[in-house]
Amino acid sequence: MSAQISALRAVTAEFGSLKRLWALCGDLRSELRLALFFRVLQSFSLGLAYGGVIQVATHSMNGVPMSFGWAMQISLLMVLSLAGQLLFSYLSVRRAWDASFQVGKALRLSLMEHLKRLPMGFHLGRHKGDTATALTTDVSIIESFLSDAMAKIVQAIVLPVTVLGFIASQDVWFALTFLISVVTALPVAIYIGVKFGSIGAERQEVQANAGAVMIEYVQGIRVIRAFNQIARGQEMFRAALDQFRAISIQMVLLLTLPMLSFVIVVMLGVPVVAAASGMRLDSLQPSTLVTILMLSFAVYAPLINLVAVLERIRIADASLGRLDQILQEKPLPVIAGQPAPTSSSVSFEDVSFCYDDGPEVLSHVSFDVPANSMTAIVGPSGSGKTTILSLLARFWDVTAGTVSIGGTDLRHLEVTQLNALISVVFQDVYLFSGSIKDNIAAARPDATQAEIEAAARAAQAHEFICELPDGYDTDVGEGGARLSGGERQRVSIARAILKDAPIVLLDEATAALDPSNDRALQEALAELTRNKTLIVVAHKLSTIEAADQILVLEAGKIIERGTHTELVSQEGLYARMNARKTDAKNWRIT
Ligand SMILES: Nc1ncnc2c1ncn2[C@@H]1O[C@H](COP(=O)(O)OP(=O)(O)OP(=O)(O)O)[C@@H](O)[C@H]1O
Repeated sequence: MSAQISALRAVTAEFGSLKRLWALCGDLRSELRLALFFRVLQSFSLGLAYGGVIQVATHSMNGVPMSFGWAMQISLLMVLSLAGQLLFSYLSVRRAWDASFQVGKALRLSLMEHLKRLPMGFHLGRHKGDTATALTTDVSIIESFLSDAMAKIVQAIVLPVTVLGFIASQDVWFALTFLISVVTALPVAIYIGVKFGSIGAERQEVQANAGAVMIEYVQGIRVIRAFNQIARGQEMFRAALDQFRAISIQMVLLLTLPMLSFVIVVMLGVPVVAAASGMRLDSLQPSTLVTILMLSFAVYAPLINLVAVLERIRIADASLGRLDQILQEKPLPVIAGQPAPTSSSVSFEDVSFCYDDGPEVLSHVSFDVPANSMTAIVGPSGSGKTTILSLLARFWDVTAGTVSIGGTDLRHLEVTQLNALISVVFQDVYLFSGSIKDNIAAARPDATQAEIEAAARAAQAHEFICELPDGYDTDVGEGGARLSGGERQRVSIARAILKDAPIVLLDEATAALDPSNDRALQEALAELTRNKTLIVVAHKLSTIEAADQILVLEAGKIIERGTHTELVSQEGLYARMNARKTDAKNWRIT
């Protein structure tokens, strides 16, 4: 009984998966329906060819003389069959591929849109390769299911049903005999479908994991080489591939026997029909028997294929499940309908924050940054300086308190609205693979060449760009790998200058640059932050001294605040550090 229940569950699950995948297509379902209809017509066209062959066979067996006209009819039938197959196959494939790639595109775009709205914690808590695999492999699997597998399933069902209907019209007894072998084989088919489905989905998961390991290996190649970890990286990749190979072999071994049993049970219909016909030799036309035996292959071949295609429902559903996991992550909420910011001032009111379930890293932090002023944040490593910038960029939401820009709580701003208000220049600059020009224009794709060059000049980047082999069209490589650290930073500053947002968040580089690079960088920053509200995590005393307000942070709390002169006269941590003229990055509480 439990076997029947699990078989029933498997069939229901299969239908559930199909329904989910079908629902995903939304408005494109009518296109896919049409594609499937053309596929049915293609099957009927193939049926015409069968009809032609049967006519020839029965004619010759019944000893009917073959005339030229009759031969022409048969050849016309064949031509029609071929033309129909080609035409309907073309129409079906075109529509199915077009619709499925549109579904894939819409899926990728909505995933990208969703990923953009998720807190940074989601991205940091996940392998980069997993997200990349979801956007590439998983969506491709769904695309190929909709464009190809679904049509095969329809064909594998329509063709045998039509042929069985035809056989029934000739001889109900034979049709029932065929049906018996099909129905007997059904439990085996369901068993194979379930096994195929679950191992197939598991195999897909392992394959995705191998892909993710490979992406991380390639992305981290610099660190891997620098720290002599090539063997370890390769070992991880090899282990993932071994796992993939093992599960693929397990799948074949586990399913060979049931698959063979299925084929044997289904094909048993032929000898059974032959035996059944033996009992009715007196009342049976030999031509009918030949027709039916020939048609039997049109019933069985698609059924045997169906079992292999069924596996793809589960695999596509598993891919959909992985995409669902991302789509079900809650994005940072936006409370709409609030007034837009009135200025570029920034305010932290009694802000406390912890990363996920970790300890509190900011505790009751309050400060105001008037519009067009400069605030420097200093403090020992790990005191929470970068976290303040991250909260302002709304990579995370505060645990308690409010962060606002121009009087509007950040939680009332749409992502695009907030992005237009702030430029972020972090230490670890990321450039997209593509030309320098595209990278600078990323913030404003409509910028002219002259505007891009003006931004690069202001960022002290024009000169080095002109010396590159293709100037502004030089490919920077993934992440900007073909540029030096200082050059990358100046390109990212040019990008921010072109964006011209009223608030600039700057995480000053701690790494020492060579003097000419450092001077160029300081000049670029001066240009970027002119007439802007600037909040800088400062490491250099020159930057700190120029600030309108300095916040000294220790263990997530602001322990001192004021101008350089005021803080020096307070004789606290800042004054002590300043007296030693230590670079802020080396500050330690003693
Ligand atoms: N994504 C994260 N998840 C969990 N904890 C984090 C995360 N980022 C930072 N932290 C923790 O929060 C605390 C503050 O980190 P933060 O990067 O803001 O300090 P910082 O003052 O900028 O340090 P540094 O000067 O070394 O860059 C540290 O204890 C750090 O370990």
